[in-house]
Amino acid sequence: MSQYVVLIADALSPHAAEVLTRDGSVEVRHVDGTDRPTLLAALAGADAVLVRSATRIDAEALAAAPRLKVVARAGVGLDNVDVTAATAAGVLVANAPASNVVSAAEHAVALLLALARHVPQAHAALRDGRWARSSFTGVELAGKTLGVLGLGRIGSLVARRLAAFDMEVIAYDPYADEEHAHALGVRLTGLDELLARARFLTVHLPLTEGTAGLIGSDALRRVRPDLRIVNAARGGIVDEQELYAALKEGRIAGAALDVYAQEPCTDSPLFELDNVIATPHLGASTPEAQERAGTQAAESVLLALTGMPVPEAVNAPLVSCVPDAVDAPLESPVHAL
Ligand SMILES: NC(=O)C1=CN([C@@H]2O[C@H](COP(=O)(O)OP(=O)(O)OC[C@H]3O[C@@H](n4cnc5c(N)ncnc54)[C@H](O)[C@@H]3O)[C@@H](O)[C@H]2O)C=CC1
Ligand SMILES: O=C(O)CCC(=O)C(=O)O
Repeated sequence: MSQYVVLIADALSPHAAEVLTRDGSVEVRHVDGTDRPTLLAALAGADAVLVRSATRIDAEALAAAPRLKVVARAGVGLDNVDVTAATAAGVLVANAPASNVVSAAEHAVALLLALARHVPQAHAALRDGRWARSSFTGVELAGKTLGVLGLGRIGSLVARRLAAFDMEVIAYDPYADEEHAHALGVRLTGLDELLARARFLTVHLPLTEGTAGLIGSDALRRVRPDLRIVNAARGGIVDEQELYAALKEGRIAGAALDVYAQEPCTDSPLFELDNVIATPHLGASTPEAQERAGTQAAESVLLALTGMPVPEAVNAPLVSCVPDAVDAPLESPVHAL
């Protein structure tokens, strides 16, 4: 008989369950974590729970889980887990901090290019039978200033990729290391300069009390009218109502969004604007990222439950695609106890 019950509450790569059941000590139960009554009932008998971004592990969920020892997030952002409440309850929280960063960075770059050249709008017009070349004149990236908000793992990967498009890259991140920025060809600036100068702004911050609404009414009045904004970090960092107003009034030129204050989000006034392009939180949606995220989250659960060491091989493929400079200054996967 298995010693531990582990819930998989969001759709994860099958590798997660494979890793968990490797030594026979774990019984895996799949539940729909967005169905609250089902989640709360399942948590009653769970030793661990693995989530992606849809399932909320808040104080109520933790109170329903007397046996819970670990919450593992198969990805980066921990805004759907109440880390403070978990810590108070003696529950360990782990994430997989480098698992999906390459995919997320590539998606941000894809959005930025699509925004610059109106790719989704032109595609839609052509499918409607309109050869509307003059409607879709774009802008070049070369020579333009890119402002990166948050020069952590993803911001650094995006900066490096867009520097290769001959953009001038500046970044605002009060915690970033000068040498790290310099090695990427990025100049660190204050927020005021970044807002005043950027032609493109890409957001790579965690959602915290300090970053919620950072790009709001005040910031959006200090930018150039030809600014294009990409947010593939978290909804709520860019205030959606203020963004709508800025776009509608022509105070900025366009926006590309992957994330929303409320998700799922299928009905936003922003989706009615011609200069907005949008994807449904797809930054980490590649098999490569999901395999790494599921595997690393499962390894953290096993480590926490059984003390079984994490094999080197699990981390090896990722380290080879994330530059050392990006990997170095960041926290360990096990976030809190
Ligand atoms: N769209 C998607 O599918 C994905 C979205 N994400 C989001 O991207 C965010 C960033 O991810 P990583 O780069 O891996 O995180 P990270 O922790 O490596 O980098 C975040 C950076 O933001 C900086 N920062 C924090 N507060 C700041 C502030 N007030 N002003 C300026 N800089 C500040 C930190 O110093 C750090 O360098 C995650 O928190 C997550 O919410 C992550 C993965 C996939
Ligand atoms: O699991 C996902 O698709 C969400 C990825 C994400 O936003 C994150 O890792 O922070």
